[in-house]
Amino acid sequence: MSARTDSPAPHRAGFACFVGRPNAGKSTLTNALVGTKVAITSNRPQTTRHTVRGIVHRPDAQLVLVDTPGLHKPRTLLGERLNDIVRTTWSEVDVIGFCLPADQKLGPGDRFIATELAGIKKTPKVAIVTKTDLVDSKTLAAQLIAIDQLGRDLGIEWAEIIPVSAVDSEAERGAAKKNGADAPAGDRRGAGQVGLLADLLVPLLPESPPLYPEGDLTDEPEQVMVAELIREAALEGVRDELPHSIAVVVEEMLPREDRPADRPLLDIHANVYIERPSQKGIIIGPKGKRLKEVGMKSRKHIEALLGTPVFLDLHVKVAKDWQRDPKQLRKLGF
Ligand SMILES: Nc1nc2c(ncn2[C@@H]2O[C@H](COP(=O)(O)OP(=O)(O)OP(=O)(O)O)[C@@H](O)[C@H]2O)c(=O)[nH]1
Repeated sequence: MSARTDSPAPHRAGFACFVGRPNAGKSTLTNALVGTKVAITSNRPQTTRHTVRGIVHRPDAQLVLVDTPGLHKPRTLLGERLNDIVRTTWSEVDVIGFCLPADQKLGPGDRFIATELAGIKKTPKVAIVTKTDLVDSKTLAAQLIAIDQLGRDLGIEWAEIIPVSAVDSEAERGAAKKNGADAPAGDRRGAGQVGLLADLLVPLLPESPPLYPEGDLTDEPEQVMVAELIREAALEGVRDELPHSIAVVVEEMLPREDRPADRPLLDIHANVYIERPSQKGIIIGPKGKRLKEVGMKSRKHIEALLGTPVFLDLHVKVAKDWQRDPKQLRKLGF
């Protein structure tokens, strides 16, 4: 017998990214795995602009999740840059999770991404069927078969094909919280389908000591995450053409002076940029009502993220045609 059988499994650490059509559930999956709201979810397509990493800490492994924007037909300079970010990410990670929603038949969008994926030979690819709570078992089975066939057609060898629902694990976490069992995130993970997904991804990572300190959930700078939370709130319920026209920049984050130690307040000043003066009304709303709601909603999320009360000061500014202007893009963080 070799000595190996007695030694514990080696620690593994590495990077995984989720790819897939807009709205496929990539950000939701990242959040469910990490156990906190780090990536931005929204029912509007293409809301994830920045590469946000969520970090799953386990005793046996550390899984660093890189959340990429959706790959799409570039029409603007911003579109091209986003696609570049996606391809670079794919070639750098240890495993790619290709997300395909269970409630939608495979379409040209999925094939487009799969064809690109087939070109990335070395990285193991896992097909993840998301939103399984939305379909019956027959539809799910048909989807699993279709994905298997897609792999055969394009010469992709799936390391796994995994069905998951992020909603189930959110409900589980909610129930755990209600019962007062608000254990550290690390203890809550591992439960349910999302935990199973992590179990399948971990063996595909290289042997390595942890890459990040225990407890780190993301290495995105706080200001970027705060800006994303504001953008997410600003996107809710606006007209279809607006989402791509909104960018948010946090200008300043400073603790308010002269506050007692037990009642701190963080002042955050942020600008919401739109492309045209005509869009101002949509964002601000009648008598400023919409902007107020955006402020209230995002403040709640920011306070939860940073763990401190926040005073949020939002201003709406016009940055003419920022998506097409390299100088403006750089200023807005792209
Ligand atoms: N019912 C159900 N809905 C889900 C599930 N996962 C995600 N969703 C919903 O699907 C929508 C899109 O989810 P996201 O996680 O934002 O999708 P994404 O792939 O990150 O989208 P982009 O950022 O646009 O690329 C949101 O409204 C989610 O609430 C799931 O497991 N079940």
